[in-house]
Amino acid sequence: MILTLTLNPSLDRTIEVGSLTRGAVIRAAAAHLDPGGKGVNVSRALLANQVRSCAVIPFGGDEGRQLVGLLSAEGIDMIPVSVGGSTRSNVTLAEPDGTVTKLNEPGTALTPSELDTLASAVLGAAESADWVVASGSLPPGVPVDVYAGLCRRFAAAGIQTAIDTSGPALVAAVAAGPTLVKPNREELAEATGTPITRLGDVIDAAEKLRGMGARSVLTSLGADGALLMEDDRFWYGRCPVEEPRSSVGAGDAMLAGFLAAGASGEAALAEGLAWASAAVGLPGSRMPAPADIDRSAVRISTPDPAQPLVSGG
Ligand SMILES: Nc1ncnc2c1ncn2[C@@H]1O[C@H](COP(=O)(O)OP(=O)(O)OP(=O)(O)O)[C@@H](O)[C@H]1O
Ligand SMILES: O=P(O)(O)OC[C@@]1(O)O[C@H](CO)[C@@H](O)[C@@H]1O
Repeated sequence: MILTLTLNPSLDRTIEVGSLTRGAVIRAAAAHLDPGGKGVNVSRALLANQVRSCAVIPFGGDEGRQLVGLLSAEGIDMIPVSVGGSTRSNVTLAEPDGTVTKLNEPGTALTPSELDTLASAVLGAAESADWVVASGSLPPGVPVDVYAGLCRRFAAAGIQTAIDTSGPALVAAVAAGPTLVKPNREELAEATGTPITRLGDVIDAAEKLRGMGARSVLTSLGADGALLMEDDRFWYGRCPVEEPRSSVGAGDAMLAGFLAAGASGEAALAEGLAWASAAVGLPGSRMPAPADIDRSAVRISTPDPAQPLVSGG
């Protein structure tokens, strides 16, 4: 069972527009409301592919109750912890070419008592878990070393940990020796203080992140694919998407597919790439089901360090 912790979950509202014009009234082509948050999406993707998962989340206010309702409707196994602040809403403006502009609220602060309750819920549920995934931003007021503290406690219990976050929270978590971290290109560059413009920069930065404490580093690179580094080996792959709809949640789908396929080596990277590209082809932050996943488009290759990275960054 893969347990996920999302300290800052969200209601994800995706609004599909023909184009963006600042100051204009834009009539949306369509709108979607999904339960959101990085760890929540990992659990959603796993459930959609018949892999056991449980999501630990704080929830508060009408928005929080709506989030729990949406997750219940999807059949998500969860441990919802009631908190005083309202759950945030994040808005994505999605254009026809797949370009997304995302507006993420900061979320509402968690009190020390609420944080303790969440940590106790995770530690209790972790006894029956193979992995604990701690994923997403931290709400205001949460200490940046919260993931690091959980990593140390799970390591002592022999439970594997996967972290997907950014900034100081990522650097602090890495120092605690997580089994796996899943930065995107910008998060890897920021955590290691190195500019990343070519594939060789990703290899060097991932090695630096391993030297800082992470055991395996799965770096997602948008349309450029992903690079996995573990021990003294690394693999690179990509999976083109003919009609990108929304990349929101693609990294979460990648992490879910990677874990579902054993969380190590070329086969797990390939599965993560397939789930991620399937997510990109879906609207909003919808997670892919088996029928959405096309493994035939995955290409694993020997990375060329000189290969420029063309997407994002
Ligand atoms: N335009 C695209 N074409 C093909 N694959 C894509 C595209 N965008 C994303 N992907 C796939 O999704 C993976 C994750 O994308 P990205 O690097 O943007 O992760 P992320 O920033 O963590 O995403 P999120 O935080 O929204 O989950 C990429 O490694 C790639 O496999
Ligand atoms: O603010 P965070 O926690 O970094 O990211 C939150 C979020 O953008 O991540 C998911 C996509 O990965 C969305 O469901 C959600 O809105």
